[in-house]
Amino acid sequence: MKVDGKHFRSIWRERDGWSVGAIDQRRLPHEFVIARLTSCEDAAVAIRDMLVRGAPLIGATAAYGMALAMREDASDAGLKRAYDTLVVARPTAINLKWALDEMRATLAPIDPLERAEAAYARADEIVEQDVEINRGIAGNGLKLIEAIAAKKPGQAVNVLTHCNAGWLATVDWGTATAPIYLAHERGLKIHVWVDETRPRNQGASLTAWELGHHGVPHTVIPDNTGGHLMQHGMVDLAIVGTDRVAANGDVCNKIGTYLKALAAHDNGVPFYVALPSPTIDFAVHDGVRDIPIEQRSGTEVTDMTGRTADGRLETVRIVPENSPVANYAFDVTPARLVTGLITERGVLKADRDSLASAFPERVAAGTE
Ligand SMILES: CSC[C@H]1O[C@H](OP(=O)(O)O)[C@H](O)[C@@H]1O
Repeated sequence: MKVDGKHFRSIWRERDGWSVGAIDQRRLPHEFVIARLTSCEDAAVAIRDMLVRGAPLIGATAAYGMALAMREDASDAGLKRAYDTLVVARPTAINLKWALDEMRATLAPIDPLERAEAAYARADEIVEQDVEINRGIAGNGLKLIEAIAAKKPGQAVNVLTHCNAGWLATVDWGTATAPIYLAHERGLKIHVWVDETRPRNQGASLTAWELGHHGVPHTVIPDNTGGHLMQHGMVDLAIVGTDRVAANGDVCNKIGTYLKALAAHDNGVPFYVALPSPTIDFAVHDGVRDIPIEQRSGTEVTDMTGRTADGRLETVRIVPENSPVANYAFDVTPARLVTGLITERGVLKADRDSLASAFPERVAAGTE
């Protein structure tokens, strides 16, 4: 999307035809730094250390990581090594395994001499497919925003979102933000409550940065504010992203999403989840029980990095040295709390039958 009028994507193949450019999201919002990935290992580290993050972008990065690997070693052993290196970079977003399975299905059957070229072609397809899917999510989600706008002429539609499911979490458009950007571009009055999203503050650092540079009105709020706003009629709907949707419609997303869904349910606020179909995992039948929840370093909780008044970046500790810390990166919202799933093929109920009839190909993948 736009950064002060200039169009950007979050990842791209460089002009040299083989290295990969990506926005280093760890440096935002204070510094806009472009990283250059030149090896499979670079791609794996970029995913693990969250230089790139967001389920669809993790998948796209892994796809290019496989292409970089085929330049290094296109043998069957090299293909297996690349898959095994990348698939463990982060455990929760199913898009990582989806993209690697897509790449392996393309590369395994062909001559190793042809694998590098084929890998880049397939990775480019995955990248363009993500953009196309998110445009579809934008159009389907827009209808929900328009319906609310029609009931409050002249007033802004207030959308609450959690974490960053914006264009930075995908190749472009985002998932939860796709309908927001489209509504803004169509001239609808919209305002976004942006959950800061502790501990990594993807909302405060990334979503606010995105919306600000695109000109979308927004307000950053502490994570614990959402329930109060919903109680007082200040949220018309919530739209969040997801890292994996189980066959039963349970939704795994950034830690804190479940609590927002409970508050929305208690206050009759529609709670939607935006997702591309590669995020559906039919191999998992019960999301609350079976989706693996990543636990990350406690330093993400104990430390905070910010910019000093004189422009220096500084990291400070905010937790006593001897206090133990737990850092669960995701939680799972039961399907019963989800109003609907905004996909590229329409807005679906959060249940198995709706998902299976809309995406039969994902059912087949889940049984492989
Ligand atoms: C469109 S997927 C966005 C999804 O990914 C985020 O997780 P992370 O920043 O740890 O990669 C978060 O769960 C977002 O909702």
